[in-house]
Amino acid sequence: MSKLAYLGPRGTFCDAALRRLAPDAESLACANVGAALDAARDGTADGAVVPLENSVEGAITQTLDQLARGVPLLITGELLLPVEFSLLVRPGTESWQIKRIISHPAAITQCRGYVEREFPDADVVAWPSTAAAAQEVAAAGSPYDAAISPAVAAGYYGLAEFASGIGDRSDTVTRFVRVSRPGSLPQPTGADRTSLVVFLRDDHPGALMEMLSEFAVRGVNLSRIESRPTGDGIGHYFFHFDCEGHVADARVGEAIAALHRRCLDVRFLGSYPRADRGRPRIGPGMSESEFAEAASWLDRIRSGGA
Ligand SMILES: O=C(O)C(=O)C[C@]1(C(=O)O)C=C[C@@H](O)C=C1
Repeated sequence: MSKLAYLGPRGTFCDAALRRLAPDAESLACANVGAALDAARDGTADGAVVPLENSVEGAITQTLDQLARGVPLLITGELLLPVEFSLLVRPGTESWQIKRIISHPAAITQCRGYVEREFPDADVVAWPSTAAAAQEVAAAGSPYDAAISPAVAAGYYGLAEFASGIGDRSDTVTRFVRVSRPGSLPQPTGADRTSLVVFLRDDHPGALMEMLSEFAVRGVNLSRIESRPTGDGIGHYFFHFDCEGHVADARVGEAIAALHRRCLDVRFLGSYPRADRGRPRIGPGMSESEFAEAASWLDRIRSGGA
C-alpha cells in the first residue's frame, strides 16, 4: 500500500483530497506543505497531496515555490475539490463568546465577508491548516474560540458547527495535485495537462512573449501562467506554466524542447490526466499524424529525396 503525505491533521481539505485521489493509500499528516513535499522527497512517503491553486485566491504560492526548487518531484494526478467552510466552536459556545477566530490564511481570506459581518471585532489569527485550527480550539485551555474549518473536522475533534457555508462564494474549488519522486509518467489519455517551471536566461524586451510564442506557434493552449520572484531582488522572476496536452504529444514536447533551448532552465513538473477531462482543441497542422508526416518529409528531403 502506498503512503502519501499531506497537510494535516485529519480533517483538512488536503485530507479529503487525498482520500479522493488515492482511497487505498495510507496517509501521513504533516505540519505544512513543505514538510509533506520533503516526506515525498526523502522517501518517508511514496508521494504527497498538496494544494496548488484556488478558484478565488489563485495560486498557493508555497506549493509553487517548493515544487520549483530542491529535489525534483513530478505531478502524477490532480483533483478539483469544492471547498465549503464552517465555523466550529466548543459545544455550548454562544455568539458573544466568539472573540478569537483561527484558520489557514487561505480559508480566512475566503470567509472574510462572513467574519467582518458577524464578528467585526474578533481577532483573526492565521493557523497552519483548517483542521489544525479546529484541533487547537478543541484543546483544553485554548485561548481561541472558533475555527474556520471543513465541517467534518467537528466530528474528529469534538466541536460543534456554529455556522455552515460561510465562504464568501459558494462555488469555490481548490485544485490539489498528487506528486511523486520521478519515475514513469502517467500515459497520455487525450485529456492531459503538463506543468513546467521556466527560468529565463536574461531579462530583455519580449522575453515573456518569446516563451509564450513557443506554445502559440504549436497550437498549445495554456491554462495557467504565474510569475514568482526568484528572491534575487526586485524585478527577477521565474514562471510556472500549465498547458493542455501531454509531453508525449509532439506539439507539447516540441514547445518544451524549444524553451529548454532558449531558457536558462526548464523544470518539467509532469504530464497527468486533467480532472475535468477536457480535451484540447487541435488546430490545423497540429495533430500527431501531421507532426509525424512532417518529420518523415524532413528526413526524406535531408537524404536527397523530393
Ligand atoms: O487547511 C486546509 O484544510 C488545507 O487543505 C489548505 C487549503 C489551502 O492551502 O488553500 C486548502 C483549501 C482551502 O482553500 C483552504 C486551505
